[in-house]
Amino acid sequence: MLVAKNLYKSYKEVHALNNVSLSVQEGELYGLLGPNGAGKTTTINILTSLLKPNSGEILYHGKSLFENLNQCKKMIGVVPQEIALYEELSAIENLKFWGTLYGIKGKQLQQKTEELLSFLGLSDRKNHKIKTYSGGMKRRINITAALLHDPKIVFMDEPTVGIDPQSRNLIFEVIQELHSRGLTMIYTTHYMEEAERLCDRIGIIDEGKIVAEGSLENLKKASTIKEEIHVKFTNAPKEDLLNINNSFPNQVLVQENQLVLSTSQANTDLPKLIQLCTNANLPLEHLQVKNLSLESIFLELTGKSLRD
Ligand SMILES: Nc1ncnc2c1ncn2[C@@H]1O[C@H](COP(=O)(O)OP(=O)(O)OP(=O)(O)O)[C@@H](O)[C@H]1O
Repeated sequence: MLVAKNLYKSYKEVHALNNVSLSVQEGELYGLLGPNGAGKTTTINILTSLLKPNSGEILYHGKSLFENLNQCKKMIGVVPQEIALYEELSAIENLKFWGTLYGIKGKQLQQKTEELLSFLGLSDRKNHKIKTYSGGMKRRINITAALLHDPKIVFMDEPTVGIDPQSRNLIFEVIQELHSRGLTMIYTTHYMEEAERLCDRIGIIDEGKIVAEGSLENLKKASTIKEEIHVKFTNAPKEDLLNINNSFPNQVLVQENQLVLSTSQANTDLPKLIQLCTNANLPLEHLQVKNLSLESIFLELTGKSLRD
């Protein structure tokens, strides 16, 4: 459905995209996972024609995006990272505004708006001003606006940023339902749990490059890491945790009073870790060996944390 080849984009001296290629099949939910500044929004803005790349090619059903702009744009829906709603207008007024921009009018717009508001669970609040909505509700209206013109592919740029876990779950349910209805979607996030939970295939992006791509299962198979050792301390000075980090280069993620060690050999790394903790008098509170996650894969590929 969508093929992007060799995309480059610079903002003056910043190389935001450095040879990004990806393809998305019909009905697929493709996740673009990377830390802040990795190039996710730039990729989405280019794939949706908001921004021109310095070079590269984008094809929708084999047709060049920039040579068939109007035709392609009808297929595309965008849920932007920034909420694009008028606070002083009601949900229904906002959606009518967006619908008109997409060229939908009258009864068709009325019908579509009602249908989507009901699908997103917002019918009973439709006449209330957006300024009275919670963050999660605004995000759901933002999604509704992107679906008004029946797009074939929808881009969602970090649609859960800044909302509470319950609203986040509601948005996941909406996305999963859209996915089960066969809608093609590209979803950007810096939360590995979201990519793991939702996406059929994941492209891991860092510093404008896709450093790995595949299903979660295939990404895990390709990794040399097998397990993660999660350790919680009652009280651990950061220098001591960083010392442990130095003993396992590119294997440790340090957080306050916690660390995660990615390992391909838990049988030797675990005793070594415990010994280091004992030597440093670090009081262990909890230790758990878990399955590999995307966070460790990202660390293995880039030497960095997704949460930096
Ligand atoms: N308009 C701009 N002018 C200059 N530099 C920019 C501009 N937009 C993005 N950048 C830079 O390009 C790089 C990629 O940014 P982009 O917003 O695409 O990343 P991102 O992965 O979406 O990050 P975030 O999760 O923070 O939105 C970053 O270094 C960013 O600072």
